[in-house]
Amino acid sequence: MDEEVAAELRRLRDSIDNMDAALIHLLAERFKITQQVGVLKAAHELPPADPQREAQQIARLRRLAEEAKLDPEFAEKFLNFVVAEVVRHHERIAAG
Ligand SMILES: C=C(O[C@@H]1C=C(C(=O)O)C=C[C@H]1O)C(=O)O
Repeated sequence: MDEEVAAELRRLRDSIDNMDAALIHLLAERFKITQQVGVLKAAHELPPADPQREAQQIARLRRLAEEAKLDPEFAEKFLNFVVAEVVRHHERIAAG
């Protein structure tokens, strides 16, 4: 590979690695908070999932994605993927 191309690829991949690290840290913080929500819900016998809240989040994230020029379908799929995992955690907390 041409040395200039290799240097540019390395530079771009360094940025990707930084952003991936930021995403992991953000997700870890999000899960710490959703765990607290799960404990609160279990203590008050509230259901693990809240479809109304999820619908609001999807509508909001789709709007934000469009503004950011990110595919809103992707944003919705990503949120659903994360929320499904959160709800699994909440079910486990509620089961004790
Ligand atoms: C975290 C909550 O529990 C669930 C998970 C959500 C999420 O990860 O954002 C949203 C709604 C709920 O289905 C909540 O009710 O706020």
